[in-house]
Amino acid sequence: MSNPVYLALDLPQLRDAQELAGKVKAHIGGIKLGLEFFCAHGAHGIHTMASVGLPIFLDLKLHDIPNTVARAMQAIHVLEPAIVTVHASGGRAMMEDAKAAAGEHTRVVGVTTLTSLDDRDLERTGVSGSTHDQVLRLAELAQAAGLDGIVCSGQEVKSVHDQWHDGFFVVPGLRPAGTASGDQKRVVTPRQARDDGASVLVIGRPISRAENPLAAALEIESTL
Ligand SMILES: O=c1ccn([C@@H]2O[C@H](COP(=O)(O)O)[C@@H](O)[C@H]2O)c(=O)[nH]1
Repeated sequence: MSNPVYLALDLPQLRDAQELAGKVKAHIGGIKLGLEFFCAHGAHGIHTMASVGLPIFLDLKLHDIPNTVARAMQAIHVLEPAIVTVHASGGRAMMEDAKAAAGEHTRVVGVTTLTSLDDRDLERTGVSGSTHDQVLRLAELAQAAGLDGIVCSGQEVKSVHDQWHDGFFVVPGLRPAGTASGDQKRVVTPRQARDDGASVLVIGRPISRAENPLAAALEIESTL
């Protein structure tokens, strides 16, 4: 079984990102690059990180009208990402067009409800019901739109898996026992998420901000 851990490289310096990826690459399965990285380093940064030799997950969380998102997807074709995110709340037509515009080897997954939000935060955005219900609702929409899967927290992944058996489930908000949650509110351990059906485990600060990132990556790997 391949390593499901994608390391979130939310680092401002390209050199630091390269160095960290090089250090832990034998103990992770891929690299996740987000908006911060893309805005700072663009396509050049993605190509540089691709040379590490691991699959690239472009977590751009695209959210716009269908035409704009489809064109953005076409523009990132050349980077050959293994995974790209769009916001599921962008609607069915947007997700359909995003998937149609993506490269055939790129999995397009829909972000349902950010793992930094709890039920109260969600209510304040005007959405009624729990984060759990909202994730299931958006997962159904993403599946109907033909996406490959969704992003959700480890607290929902089992329920989503039960309703979408062959979906591809990306789970961030992971914290090894005893580590700080920071801004993440719907948190589980990497092992729990794996057992409950996660396909990809997104882990950032527990490795990147650890005193010894290699030891942290090894420790996480040993629990899976
Ligand atoms: O709902 C979401 C969607 C994406 N993320 C991203 O995952 C990583 C998590 O980093 P940690 O340091 O392990 O908290 C980060 O890049 C987020 O942008 C998420 O956390 N939640």
